[in-house]
Amino acid sequence: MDDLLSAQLIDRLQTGVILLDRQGRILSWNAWMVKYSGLTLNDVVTRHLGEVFPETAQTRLQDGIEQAVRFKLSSMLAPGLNGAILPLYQQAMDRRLDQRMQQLIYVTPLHHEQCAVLIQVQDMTATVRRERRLRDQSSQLMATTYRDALTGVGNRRRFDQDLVNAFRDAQKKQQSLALIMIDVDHFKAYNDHFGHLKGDECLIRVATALQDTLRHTGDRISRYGGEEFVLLLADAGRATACTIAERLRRWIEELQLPHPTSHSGEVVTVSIGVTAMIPTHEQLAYSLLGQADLALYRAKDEGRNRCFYYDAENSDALPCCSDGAGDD
Ligand SMILES: Nc1nc2c(ncn2[C@@H]2O[C@H](COP(=O)(O)OP(=O)(O)OP(=O)(O)O)[C@@H](O)[C@H]2O)c(=O)[nH]1
Repeated sequence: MDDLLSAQLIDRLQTGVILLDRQGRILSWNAWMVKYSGLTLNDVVTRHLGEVFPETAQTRLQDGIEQAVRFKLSSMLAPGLNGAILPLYQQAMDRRLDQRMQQLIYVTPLHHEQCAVLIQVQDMTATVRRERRLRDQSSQLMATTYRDALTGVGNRRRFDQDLVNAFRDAQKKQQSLALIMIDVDHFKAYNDHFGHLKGDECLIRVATALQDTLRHTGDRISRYGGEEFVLLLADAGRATACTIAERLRRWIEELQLPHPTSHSGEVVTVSIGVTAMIPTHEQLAYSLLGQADLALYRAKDEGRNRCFYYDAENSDALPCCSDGAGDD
């Protein structure tokens, strides 16, 4: 192949080609480089790459060139890890905004008298953009997968996963894990009186209020189903859980959402079941649910709009605000 043909081929490549001598001076670069750098071969020939592009100083590109010259080693610089090292721009507007082309750079040693290093630059902008879009879509999808569509709090799937993780953590650290189960009182009557749409609005108000009451960033209300919500509290004993449950109960009552057909007052209220345990390695996460459910059942049975905790000693439930609930 003659030199003219080689030069033509290199100029038609959809990749940037830069040839350097042992001192890092530019011997040649192709039409692609001219197009995206805005510099002709005459502008750069015999100049050091670092002089033409001062931004390459102390970058992995400079290291790569040194390694190629001294040790005959090749390197590859991926766009994700190294950013856009060279000031190459797809459009004039990008240059004004300094929005550089995303680059994949190969640095290869050459066994030639004058040419010591070959640098190839590939435009990865479209690929990087696509990856970013896919990543964004995937995190949005993840968020939707774990969010209750009506109320915006965590859904049952979120809770099931949180429960397994929190339980395993509590087993490992031998720390107490508390579960609070919250149920809107006489919600069927609310729906029957106001209609399903107002019922939905009520659930949104309750869920938002419950979430807003929580003071620790990691605490998360999830909708367990229908008009039932759950809350896990890591490293919390019975007293802490009961205090929080009481706060949640009062907060919902204080919303003063009218509920004319409730049998336990004139506003929307909730009944709450609480349990806490330091789980042994044999216990299963779902034992917490059973206990909280039993406590909730007692809270309902005792007149609603109250909090009960599960008392493991007697396998029974007691009111949260009674004396016994004070010891964590
Ligand atoms: N509006 C609305 N209602 C729901 C939704 N999910 C469940 N419900 C209603 O919640 C009501 C729950 O009724 P029940 O399980 O009898 O409970 P309750 O009437 O609150 O009675 P107690 O819990 O014993 O106080 C049913 O009427 C369901 O239709 C929802 O997403 N939107």
